[in-house]
Amino acid sequence: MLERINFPADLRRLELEALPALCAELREFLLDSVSNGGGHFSSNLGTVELTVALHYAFDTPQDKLVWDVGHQAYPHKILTGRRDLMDSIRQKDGLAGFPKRSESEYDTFGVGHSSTSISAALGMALAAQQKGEDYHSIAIIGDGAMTAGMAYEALNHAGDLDANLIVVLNDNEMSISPNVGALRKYLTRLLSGRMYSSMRESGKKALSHSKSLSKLVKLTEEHMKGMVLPGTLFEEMGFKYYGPIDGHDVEELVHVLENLKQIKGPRLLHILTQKGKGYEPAEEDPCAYHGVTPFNLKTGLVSSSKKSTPTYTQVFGQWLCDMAAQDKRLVGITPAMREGSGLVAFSEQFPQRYFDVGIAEQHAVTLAAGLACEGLKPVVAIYSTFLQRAYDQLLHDVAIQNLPVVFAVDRAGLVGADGPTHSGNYDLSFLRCVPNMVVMAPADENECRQMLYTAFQLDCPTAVRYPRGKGTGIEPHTEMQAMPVGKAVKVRNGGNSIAILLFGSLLAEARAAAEELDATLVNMRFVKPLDKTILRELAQSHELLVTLEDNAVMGGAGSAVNEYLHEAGLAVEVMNLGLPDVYIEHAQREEQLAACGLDALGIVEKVRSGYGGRIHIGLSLCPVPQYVAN
Ligand SMILES: Cc1ncc(C[n+]2csc(CCOP(=O)(O)OP(=O)(O)O)c2C)c(N)n1
Ligand SMILES: CC(=O)[C@@H](O)[C@H](O)COP(=O)(O)O
Ligand SMILES: [Mg+2]
Repeated sequence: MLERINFPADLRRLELEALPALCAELREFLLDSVSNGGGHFSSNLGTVELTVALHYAFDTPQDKLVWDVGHQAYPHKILTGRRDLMDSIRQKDGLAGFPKRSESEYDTFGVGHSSTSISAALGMALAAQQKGEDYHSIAIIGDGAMTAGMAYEALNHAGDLDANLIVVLNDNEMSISPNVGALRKYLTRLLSGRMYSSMRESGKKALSHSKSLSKLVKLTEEHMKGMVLPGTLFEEMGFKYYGPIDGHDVEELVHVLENLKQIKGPRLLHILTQKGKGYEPAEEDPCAYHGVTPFNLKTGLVSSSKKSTPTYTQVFGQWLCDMAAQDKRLVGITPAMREGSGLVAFSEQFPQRYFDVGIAEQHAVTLAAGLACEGLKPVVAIYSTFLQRAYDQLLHDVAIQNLPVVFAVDRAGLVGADGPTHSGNYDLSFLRCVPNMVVMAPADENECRQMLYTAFQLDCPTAVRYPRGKGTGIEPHTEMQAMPVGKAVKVRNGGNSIAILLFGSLLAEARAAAEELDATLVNMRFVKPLDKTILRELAQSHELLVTLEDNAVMGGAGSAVNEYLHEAGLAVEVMNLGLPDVYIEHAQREEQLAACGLDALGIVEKVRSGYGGRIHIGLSLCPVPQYVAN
């Protein structure tokens, strides 16, 4: 059946009774495609019935479905003309891993970061009013995403308006890891026991008798009244609350959605689903299957990688445990990224000093500020892209008060398959302009550990930013030693034409390029404060300084070098290599780097083409090296 569904209009031609079989096929398709190609898994298995029901009940794309985060929108992609492209998802030139407006008219809003759906859908609902149109706007948001302040800002606004807005709360009692917070407990109470099952029964009875339109509307009203729980949080906020209902009963979902369409104003439908539904290993451990690399569907095993050197994330996780054992003042904070940020061991070894605050980056940072005010030493483990959410808190609550908070900024630079929404390309630019901050970028795993230790010793806000995945492959030293702040280290002495100033993780690429160009290579280590002494020395002894970073060139570490050279009146040619002023589409990280000319070959070519005729460049006796991925 699935083969005949190219667009939702085909789906809407099916009998209602055919939908369960279609859902089974869709789930099979998903199992096959994600186990082969990798991607987000558990959440998509949980939204199969919901997706079918939404496209069946609503007139998409005229009616607007707005998916929150978008990691659960694979069934939506499959039903909206992209089924045959699913094996390309998250790969270079393939489908994006999240809804994307440029990809399909059914993707009404670009996503990747969480908790934006209610605001965006409300915007669309208000636009309908302004334009005199009457389409529906439906936000589909998970219980994890509902832990973010933004969701409540939107509810607060919407509940005060008469907008044609439906919010579907897809509650699977999981964020990536088990969901946290008082709201989780509240939702569990709503889902619990008799209340849920008795409403399901009454709902089914009322809806199964709905025949004529007038009868349907009457029954709908009666039934919906029965489903409303007066006094729920959502009711208090001006929403009509319906549910909870079983989010895997596709026919019931269609009935309820059809009926919800007849009602006016802000409505919230609470559905209960299971993350990983239909694949036993994922049902048992939805967290392990949240996002997967290709794996064997029969055994559930993910193919193991060749080398077992630690990732930067693991280096951080180990350091955090070691540091916590040494210093009781250390507390660790994550905004809902326990696994991704490498905090599992810490959470188990130091449960009293571990805080998962939910998807609440802003709160995470101000919480850290409060803890630091009282003499504790908070470490905020956060992805670069999600730290963007908490910029004001970092500046206003931490940095102005010069509080010693350590920001362990993971996924800095290009991140590969998640694409532009998740790239950490801007942190050096937005951190280095904040007074009081010390900003470090390790070139290898050991340096990462030593920098974290250094950061922890300092009495000011600090950031250590490191990339996704593995680095050079070296094992960090067990001992920890504070590094001299603002001091660079020379890696290679070259001829006196070119000096490459490396900021961060592109050490292998920089080394290979330096060999090829016979360039001096300096690992700058600190983006702030800069090692001005070495900059002066290099500017006076070399013809060309090449700055290299996996951050946006605009405002990044290279810009810091330019500012200093200008201020010091040092006349030397400078070439800034880093990420261009465009969004880099999803691909493997190595492919993205190559596309930006930040692999060894690209660096050499840029230097040669930019300065080949103007300065003396070291003669190469060997061919330009190809970049070899770790
Ligand atoms: C602002 C932001 N912080 C963190 C994340 C990482 N993240 C992606 S999905 C997710 C969990 C979302 O939980 P929920 O909304 O319940 O959806 P489910 O995974 O259960 O389907 C998190 C924390 C994100 N995408 N955006
Ligand atoms: C959707 C989302 O935001 C996360 O699931 C993210 O994709 C995780 O990224 P990592 O795989 O880098 O941890
Ligand atoms: Mg959830």
